[in-house]
Amino acid sequence: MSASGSGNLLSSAVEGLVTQGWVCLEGFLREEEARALAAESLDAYESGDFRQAGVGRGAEITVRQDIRRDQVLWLEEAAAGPATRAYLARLEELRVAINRELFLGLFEFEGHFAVYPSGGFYKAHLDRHRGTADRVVTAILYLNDGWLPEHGGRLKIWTTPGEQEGPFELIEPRLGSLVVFLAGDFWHEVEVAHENRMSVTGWFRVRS
Ligand SMILES: O=C(O)CCC(=O)C(=O)O
Ligand SMILES: [Fe+2]
Repeated sequence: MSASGSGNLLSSAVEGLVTQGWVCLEGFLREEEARALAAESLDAYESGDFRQAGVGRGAEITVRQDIRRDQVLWLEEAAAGPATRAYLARLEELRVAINRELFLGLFEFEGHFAVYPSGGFYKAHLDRHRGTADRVVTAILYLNDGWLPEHGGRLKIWTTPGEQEGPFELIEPRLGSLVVFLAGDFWHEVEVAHENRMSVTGWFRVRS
């Protein structure tokens, strides 16, 4: 993709945040970029580097398989493969673009690979931990080539800020699609997946 093409995608992401607080962009990564990232995630998963995801924060993190059933591997720049580093660089451009338009003062990204094995899900939640406000913007990139409707695993996002009812969107976790939203505003859940469902999920944070 040309530089202006990827610049347009960044502008669309920012515009989506400004106008409705959330946005889904298909083809945020080119297929070959997304496939390379998926391969790095799968490699680590098959090497046993992922851990059962928890709920909560810090010393209060607990595994709650009634709430979420995915496995995660936190991203570390130093240990990351080339495709992961390239994606982190893309997110850095997005962070700067968001700050330029929205003055959010986002200062870093923290994120993880996630795999929802068949039967995996994540019940409705907000991405902000109780009593904290440091996670401001959520960004989820999907890594599933050839995902079909019968594989389930859609993201359901309620589109009225603060409401876990009313209108919603259902988003299939297709290769290269990016979803961005204001972390404290939009209730969302992951429907049961019937195939391994892969993604990179993370948050742009302000200093806490
Ligand atoms: O993978 C998704 O579609 C959403 C994941 C999610 O909500 C989370 O990890 O907080
Ligand atoms: Fe979430």
